[in-house]
Amino acid sequence: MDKQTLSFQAEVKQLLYLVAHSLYSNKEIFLRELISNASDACDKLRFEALNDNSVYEDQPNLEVRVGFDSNAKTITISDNGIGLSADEAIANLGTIAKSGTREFMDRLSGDQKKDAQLIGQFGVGFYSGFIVADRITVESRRAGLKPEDGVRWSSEGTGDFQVETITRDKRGTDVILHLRDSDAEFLSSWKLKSIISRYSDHISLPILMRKEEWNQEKGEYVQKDEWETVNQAAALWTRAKSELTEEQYHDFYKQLSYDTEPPLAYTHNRVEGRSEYTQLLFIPAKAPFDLWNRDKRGGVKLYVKRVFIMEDAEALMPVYLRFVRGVIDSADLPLNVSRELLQESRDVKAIREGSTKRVLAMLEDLAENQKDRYDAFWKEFGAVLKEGVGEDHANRERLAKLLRFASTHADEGVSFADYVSRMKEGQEAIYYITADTLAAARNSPQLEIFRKKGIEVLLLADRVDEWMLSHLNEFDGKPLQSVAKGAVDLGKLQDEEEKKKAEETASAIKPLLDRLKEALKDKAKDVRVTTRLVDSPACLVSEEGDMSGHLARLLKQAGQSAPDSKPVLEINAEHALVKRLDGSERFDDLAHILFDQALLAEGGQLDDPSAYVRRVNTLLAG
Ligand SMILES: Nc1ncnc2c1ncn2[C@@H]1O[C@H](COP(=O)(O)OP(=O)(O)OP(=O)(O)O)[C@@H](O)[C@H]1O
Repeated sequence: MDKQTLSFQAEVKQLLYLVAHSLYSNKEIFLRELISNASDACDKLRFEALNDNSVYEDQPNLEVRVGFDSNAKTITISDNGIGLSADEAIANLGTIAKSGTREFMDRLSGDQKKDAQLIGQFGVGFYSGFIVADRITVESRRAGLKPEDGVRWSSEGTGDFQVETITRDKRGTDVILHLRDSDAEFLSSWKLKSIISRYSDHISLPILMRKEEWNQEKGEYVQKDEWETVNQAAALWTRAKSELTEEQYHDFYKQLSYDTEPPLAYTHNRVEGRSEYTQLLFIPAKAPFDLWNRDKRGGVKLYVKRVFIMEDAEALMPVYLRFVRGVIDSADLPLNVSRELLQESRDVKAIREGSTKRVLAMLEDLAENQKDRYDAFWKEFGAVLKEGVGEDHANRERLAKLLRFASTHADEGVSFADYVSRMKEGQEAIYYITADTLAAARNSPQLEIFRKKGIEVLLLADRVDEWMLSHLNEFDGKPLQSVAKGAVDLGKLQDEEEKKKAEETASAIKPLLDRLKEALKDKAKDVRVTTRLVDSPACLVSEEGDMSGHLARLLKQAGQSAPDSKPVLEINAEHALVKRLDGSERFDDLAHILFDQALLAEGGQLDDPSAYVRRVNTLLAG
């Protein structure tokens, strides 16, 4: 192929601009990224060699070399991994194939500091070379191709790149960075070594650099022809816990996750028994930008006897723990395990169960011993963990203990156990209310009687709450009871006198109730007197077996159909507005206003808002 000039995909141009403008404060990451690509390329070769040993050619020892040339002002990162064909160079070094890219681009805020963090999380990979280089040349040959099928790719990291065919004896890739004058500081053996030991120590391949020797005449260090290994070259998770410092774990985590902050917690274990594996799992301190993408793969990497196999979060971790990062290295699985096999393997199932338990234990430990950290965890990931209540039946009780809520007694951090310890004498159920927002929940008229009696009510406003509650009926033998469903029965908390009074009122205003029922027959399933209200005139509740108004709204928002079950209107017979109803000439208008206001108060939308406005205006004018 003759030399061709091709244009970068629009998103790459955008990314390149950001790389040059946002990452200057943390320049050294370019080396981490390029070494990690080199190591991935070796992993890929090793994986391919499982089926076809000839791809090793005469070089079975995989390695990465980092060299520099002070005169030419270049740094070269070389690997003898899988390499790139010309087509692959065009496809992989001119576009961004990752599915999260669009989402990532949408998230950019224009604020350099924030964006730099986001880019860090996303991982700019190859393009990070342009942080320090004003030209990058890549020379490569794919394993298995002939020497004359090599490729040279070159770009200044602006709008376009050039590709041409070259002859290259060695398989694998050289990435040559032509440094900017301002970044000449990286042309130092000491500097490069210190970056490698900081970021790439755990890379399980040897990373080699030339030895240096002090030259008396020149008064400086000169490079020798001999190469030496400058990293530990032992996968961190294979080392004994006692050998490792917290800092090493943190550095490893940062490398793995692109996070700039240390993890909140981690666990490192060698599991023996029916299934033998090592797990090193981290809980990040901050949620990644794509936390809500349930289809995201990755998070936990699977190795088999130190050979990287794949990232497949779902096979190794339940979806509700998708925020967990780490490595699982199995001693039992076959090296050529496929994704399909992975889904069915009993060993993988055992690994998944064991790892889930480990993560839950880590969370329990935080909740028990480091409350502040657990609260921080909950703010970031609580809503995701709630999915587990519905998804992971085996661990439902453990998960229920980890849940935290806002309540009428505390703004946040209330566990079921806290709630139960504060239950009133004679209280049988755990009460909760769901709404679109915490403010709507907290101000709901349905809470009035509970406030008056000092009974705590949990306030739930996450989208996942209704779904979670449909899988959780009780805690510690105490039923969970919505305050917006069914008639209020406070059981022993309501004294006989109150109950009797309510019954008497109900029979006294039966004619009024009948008229209301008739007037609102299209909107309300029933109209009854309530004991749950103190200050408000009316509220809506759903019948015990019906779907709550809140859930029906959520389903509709999500584009699903919800059964059209009408709510029950409950009225407060003591309220002035209700008293005015009787004998009013505008009975019909008042009845509809009463219903519509109750719907608005619980965060619902009116079917016919203009009718409501007309009615209110008529009353105001009259
Ligand atoms: N040294 C290399 N040898 C072979 N292929 C490479 C090498 N470096 C990069 N590539 C190819 O270029 C692609 C793009 O690299 P880039 O670093 O931008 O993204 P990535 O490696 O897929 O993602 P990330 O860096 O976030 O893990 C890689 O997926 C790989 O196919």
